[in-house]
Amino acid sequence: MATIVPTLFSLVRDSRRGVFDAATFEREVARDFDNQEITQAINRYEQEGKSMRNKEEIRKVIQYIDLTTLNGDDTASKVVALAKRAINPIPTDPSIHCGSVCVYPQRIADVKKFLNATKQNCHITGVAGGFPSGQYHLQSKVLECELSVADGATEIDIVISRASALEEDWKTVHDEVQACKNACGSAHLKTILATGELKTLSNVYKASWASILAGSDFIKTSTGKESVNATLEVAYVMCSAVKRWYELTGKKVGFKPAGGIKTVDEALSYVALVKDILGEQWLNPTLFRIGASSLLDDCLKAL
Ligand SMILES: O=C[C@H](O)COP(=O)(O)O
Repeated sequence: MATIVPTLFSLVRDSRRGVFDAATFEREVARDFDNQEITQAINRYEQEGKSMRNKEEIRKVIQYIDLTTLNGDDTASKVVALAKRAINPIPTDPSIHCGSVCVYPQRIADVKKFLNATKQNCHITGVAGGFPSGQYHLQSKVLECELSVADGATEIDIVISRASALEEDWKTVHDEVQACKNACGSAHLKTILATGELKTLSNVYKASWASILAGSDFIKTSTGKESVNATLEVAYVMCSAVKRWYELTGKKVGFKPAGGIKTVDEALSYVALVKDILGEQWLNPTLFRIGASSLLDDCLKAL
């Protein structure tokens, strides 16, 4: 008997009508991944990443970084110091800046106040929507997005409900992301899948689709707080979803690996992966970011 290969056409048609049908989703998004193929591709990306190591590529990596601090002891002075670094990460080259500075909701206003006072620009990413566990009422997730945008965040990073994902309740995953997207207004929404807690690559693929269909501008691997954060394996699966969505709709969704990426070589492996799966056109800060708290230090050392 011939195998029926899901085309995803009806899923895209439904999303245009603003409908999410769980049965269609299950039928169309179910997909197995060939582990051997992924392992071979990863080995290639690691080699290519090493061979790309030069000053020009490192300067590009710096511009992809969402320079992050997400700690309980973050203060106004700490996030302002980080914003200064994000605006001018290479002291001798004022033309280079990081993708954004990424902080907790209560610290957004501190960064905004500094930017206003000094008449400088920098994207502010606020983590919101019950970051990092996602174990909060939807009303509070939505309110947190609204308050973060009101405080000055231009980008919002939310996290999906892993509880709903693990219960295969993809409609709830989708509807929560959609509610947060609506709450973000013109701010860009990056949706974190927290892949280290999703158990299977099939779940990572489904979570990618639920987030994309809900209107996410980016999909992001991890909060940095899971025990397993960004990996090239989940990046492969997530970028496959982004690529298929682009083939079907012509719309580009961004990709952000985050959590545990500390070295230039690791960062360049993700660059090689994105270049291979999505193409050069994704390699700019409007479509590719790396969420990292310490990667910039290694980049500066290598320059
Ligand atoms: O979104 C960014 C991550 O939380 C950063 O994680 P990291 O501290 O492991 O670099």
